[in-house]
Amino acid sequence: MIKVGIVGGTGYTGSELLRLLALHPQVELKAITSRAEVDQPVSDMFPALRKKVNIRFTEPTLESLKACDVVFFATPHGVAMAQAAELVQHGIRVIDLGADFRLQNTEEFAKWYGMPHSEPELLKQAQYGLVEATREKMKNARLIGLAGCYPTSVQLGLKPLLTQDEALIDEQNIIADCKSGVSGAGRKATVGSLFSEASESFKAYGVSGHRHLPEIEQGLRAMSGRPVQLTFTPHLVPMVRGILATIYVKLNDKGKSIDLQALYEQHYNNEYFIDVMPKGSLPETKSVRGSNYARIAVHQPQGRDTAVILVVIDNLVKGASGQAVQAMNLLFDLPEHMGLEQLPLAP
Ligand SMILES: NC(=O)C1=CN([C@@H]2O[C@H](COP(=O)(O)OP(=O)(O)OC[C@H]3O[C@@H](n4cnc5c(N)ncnc54)[C@H](OP(=O)(O)O)[C@@H]3O)[C@@H](O)[C@H]2O)C=CC1
Ligand SMILES: CC(=O)N[C@@H](CCC(=O)OP(=O)(O)O)C(=O)O
Repeated sequence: MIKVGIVGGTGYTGSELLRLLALHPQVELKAITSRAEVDQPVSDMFPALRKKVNIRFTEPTLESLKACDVVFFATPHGVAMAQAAELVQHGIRVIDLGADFRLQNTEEFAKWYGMPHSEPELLKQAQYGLVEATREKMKNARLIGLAGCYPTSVQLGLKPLLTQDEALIDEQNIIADCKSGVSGAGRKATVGSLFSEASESFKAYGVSGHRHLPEIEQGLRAMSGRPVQLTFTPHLVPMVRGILATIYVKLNDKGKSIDLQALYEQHYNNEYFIDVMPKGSLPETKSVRGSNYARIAVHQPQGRDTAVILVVIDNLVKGASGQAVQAMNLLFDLPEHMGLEQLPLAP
């Protein structure tokens, strides 16, 4: 059994990890931390886990975590950076759901996250974790900086187009128009997440620059090996879970000459969690809710040279905790879908 610890067990991604790991056949939940709820039974806070999770919250210290084989950080940015080094030194694998180990460039990190990177040497050992794109490099990693939620949706949507030897699109002019449910903002109290603020409303944010832009461009550059430029506009939608990424690309002559539907189907043919839907499909966030699937549809309206790629994921599952469990399975040589076979909740 893999002994697992979660730092940040009271937040949305931490509790989603609990929901998934409680039924994982190879996992023993060893430690779950919360500074605010020390000694409280986890099932008192999350009655949905009663009879399945029988441990109590502890302090996020090495003492609580040192018996683990792997520790997930489901914490705000800056927390994993401060604690990962000593865990890695103790031979414990670390999967950070936050952004501390995603950007390779520490200046970029400081610019977008408003804090200096305190572990530049450790960052060099870290591996970016978007399983379908970086699987081979992740297998032997001690430390994984898991892809963010919007970056997961956008990179999965563009990967078949950007991993060809010859460019198929104008790689300097990609537009990703993304919409997220409110759980993307986390469980902490903020005015923007209040029911009366977020419900019956729909707005863009971060238009002039969002911290996921450098992460997405870094990933897309690694895929294509060529310079890539993206306009990324996130929106807040009055729903709890889900991301819909609507991605616009300009096809070049080579791109216009190929069957995009066939390209996507072949590219993702062996990927358990990626569903390329039939031509003309309109994927809905509801069709992935609570599951680790990404559903993708490719359109070429009027046969013109702009292709529109639609991607839906559950931000808390494929965009965070599900992908984290998929990464753990990879690290411990288990089938990637173990413990992740939940179907979406319907309706
Ligand atoms: N929500 C989402 O859709 C996604 C979130 N992420 C990332 O995952 C991480 C967690 O997000 P989310 O679950 O939404 O956040 P929440 O705000 O819901 O939860 C944060 C958790 O971290 C704990 N925590 C806060 N500060 C510290 C600290 N200094 N030391 C130890 N524990 C701390 C909190 O518990 P306590 O204060 O009691 O210790 C709480 O359990 C973030 O980095 C986020 O960017 C990634 C992808 C998607
Ligand atoms: C709706 C909302 O606020 N979404 C968050 C992104 C979700 C998240 O927590 O970001 P990571 O994937 O980087 O961890 C935001 O825009 O900052």
